[in-house]
Amino acid sequence: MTDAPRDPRQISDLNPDPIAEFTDWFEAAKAAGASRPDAMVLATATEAGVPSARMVFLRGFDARGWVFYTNYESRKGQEMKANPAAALMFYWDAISRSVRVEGQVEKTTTEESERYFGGRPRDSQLGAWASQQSRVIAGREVLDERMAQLSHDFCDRDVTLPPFWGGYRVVPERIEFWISRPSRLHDRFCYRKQADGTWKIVRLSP
Ligand SMILES: Cc1cc2nc3c(=O)[nH]c(=O)nc-3n(C[C@H](O)[C@H](O)[C@H](O)COP(=O)(O)O)c2cc1C
Repeated sequence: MTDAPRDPRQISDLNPDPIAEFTDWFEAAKAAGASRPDAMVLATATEAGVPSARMVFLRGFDARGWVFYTNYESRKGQEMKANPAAALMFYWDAISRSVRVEGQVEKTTTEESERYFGGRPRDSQLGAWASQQSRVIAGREVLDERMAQLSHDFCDRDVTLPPFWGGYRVVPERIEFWISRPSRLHDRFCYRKQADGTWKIVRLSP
C-alpha cells in the first residue's frame, strides 16, 4: 500500500532535494491514474532565441537530471546543438499539479543510449533508423520502403543504435512545483540551484 501523496502548503513541507520531491509527485500522479504521467513538453530555442515545443516521454531521472531520447538531427536536436538550453513541463490533471524544469542539456553517453535502445521493441528500433525525423518526406510509402529495406538489412542480427539517435539529459538549474488551489491562489515553489550546488527554495506568486 502506498502512502497518501503529501500535500505541501509551506516551504517547510517540501523535501530539500527537488529530485526526491519530484519522485513523490510522479508517484502520486501514477497512483492517481494519470494517463501517461511520463509525457512532458520539451521547449527548445534556436540560437536567435526563437522557441519551439513538442511532447516527449521521460525515460529516466536522477540527481543528474531528466532524460529523454530522440533523433539528434531532428529540429529539436539541431536547436539544442546551437543552443543547449531547454525547459520541460509536466501537467498531471489527476492530481492538479504541474512541474517545470529548466537547465542546460547534455547528450547521454553512447553506452546509456545503447542500453535504452537495446531494450526497445525491434520495430521501434527499426523505426528510429527509418525516420529522418523532422525532414519533409513525399509520403508514407517512403517510410514503408525504408522499413522493408531495414528489416532485410538487419534480418539476421540485432538492430544497432543509429549514430544519429540517442538521449539528452536536462541538467536542472531551476525546478518549479505548482499545485492548484482555489480562487486561482495556487501554490508555486521554486528550487534554484546555488553556486555551491545546494538548492534554495522560494515561493512564487501565483
Ligand atoms: C505523448 C508524446 C510523446 C512523444 N515522445 C517522443 C519521444 O520520447 N521522443 C521523440 O523524439 N519524439 C516523441 N514524440 C514526438 C514529438 O512530439 C515530435 O513530433 C518529434 O520528436 C519531432 O519533433 P521536432 O521536429 O521538434 O524535433 C512524442 C509525441 C507525443 C504526442
